[in-house]
Amino acid sequence: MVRGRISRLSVRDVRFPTSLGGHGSDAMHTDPDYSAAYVVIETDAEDGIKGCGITFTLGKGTEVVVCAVNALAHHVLNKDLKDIVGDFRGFYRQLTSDGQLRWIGPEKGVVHLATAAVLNAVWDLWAKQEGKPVWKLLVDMDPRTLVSCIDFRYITDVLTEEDALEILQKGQVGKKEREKQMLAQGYPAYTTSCAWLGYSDDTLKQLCAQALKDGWTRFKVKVGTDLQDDMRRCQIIRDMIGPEKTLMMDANQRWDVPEAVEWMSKLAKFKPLWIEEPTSPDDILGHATISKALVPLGIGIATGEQCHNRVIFKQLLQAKALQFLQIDSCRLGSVNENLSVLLMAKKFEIPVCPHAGGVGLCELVQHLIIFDYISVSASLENRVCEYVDHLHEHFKYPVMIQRASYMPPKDPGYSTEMKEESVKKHQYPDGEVWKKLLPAQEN
Ligand SMILES: C[C@H](O)[C@@H](O)[C@@H](O)[C@H](O)C(=O)O
Ligand SMILES: [Mg+2]
Repeated sequence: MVRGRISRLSVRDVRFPTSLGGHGSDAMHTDPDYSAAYVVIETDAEDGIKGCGITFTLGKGTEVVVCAVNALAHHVLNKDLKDIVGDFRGFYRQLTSDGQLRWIGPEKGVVHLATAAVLNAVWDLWAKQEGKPVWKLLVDMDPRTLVSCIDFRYITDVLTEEDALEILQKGQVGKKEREKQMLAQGYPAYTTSCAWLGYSDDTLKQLCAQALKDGWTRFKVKVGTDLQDDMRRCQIIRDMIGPEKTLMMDANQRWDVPEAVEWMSKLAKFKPLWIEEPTSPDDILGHATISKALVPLGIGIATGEQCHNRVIFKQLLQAKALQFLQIDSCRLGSVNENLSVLLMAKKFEIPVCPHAGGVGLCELVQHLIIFDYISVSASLENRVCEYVDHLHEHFKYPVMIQRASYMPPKDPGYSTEMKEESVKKHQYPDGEVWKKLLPAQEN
């Protein structure tokens, strides 16, 4: 089935001016322009199939990621797709262990975001050639092949290849029923769309009322800049959703460790399920301290959208520093590295609640979490996937939400392909949208 030699790789800087409406704003990222480094790979197979991959950025700096993708391109060009996916572990390691580029990582920051964009494109290409959505490609893959996609370097102290195989083999039991269940009911989601930090109280109320009408039962609110503001906004949202529905809070790394504990002790009365990113994403022991203080108040710690790699996740799990693990489809090294994190989370019995939103993150991560339920976790307890209602119209195969759940995508691929017209319009700085905006912004 797998065919062709990679003959071309292109990468473009695509930006959406979301900051104009305050969409996506939080306590640290006050003016994000949701953006992507958008990679397209082509083969010489003459079947017209292209692999599309993205990584998510906030505007400025996307050009740096584009540069890093170009620096990685020689690892992909002129390779047979069969050879890449036939030894996916080796290929992952080749990309992440480039003897020179590794110095500006390793497996973190810009170079890792670029790795994710390239590998996401490879997965899209592979799944399209197989005629399956990525989640189904993974579900149908035998455990040995799945394991052969993972680089276990640095994690064998908690997860060996044998452990991974055992988990996946156990996951085979009841797989068919779980797949049917997903196809009928979808994967449960929560919404972050109502309560960005830059939204006025009126907007918050209006969006919350609409979300309730649309059947949402779980809501996330941004906090962390001003305690009085947080108290007011949390009161509004709690009053509107009532005591039974779920509320999550997200501080986006705003606090020091003692400050996080103090602040959240004040917000505890609004009964949040979790506080997300209370402090620096690198502070594993800080998260453990916060977790120890807040779990007795009924508040869990969630983190992951800025976890560099599987090593940080490993340590967060080892240190009992989180109660909800948030994988990200573009921060980690694509499906390959996410597989290792899903398996570690299973081993530690910590629920995975993916980070999504941005541009395209919902499209991608739904594949991973649906696979996780069918083949790894086999549980929906305490599990929910983020959803944000922005920019889906720019994708050729946008997410489908029904009854506040992600319905499994049916189209082949990783749902990463953007509409060419959207890419052209939003390309930075020459697309139509930016040509109009840039002179105005310069004044
Ligand atoms: C800048 C971004 O919108 C973040 O605020 C966003 O990813 C957020 O942390 C989330 O959990 O959705
Ligand atoms: Mg967050």
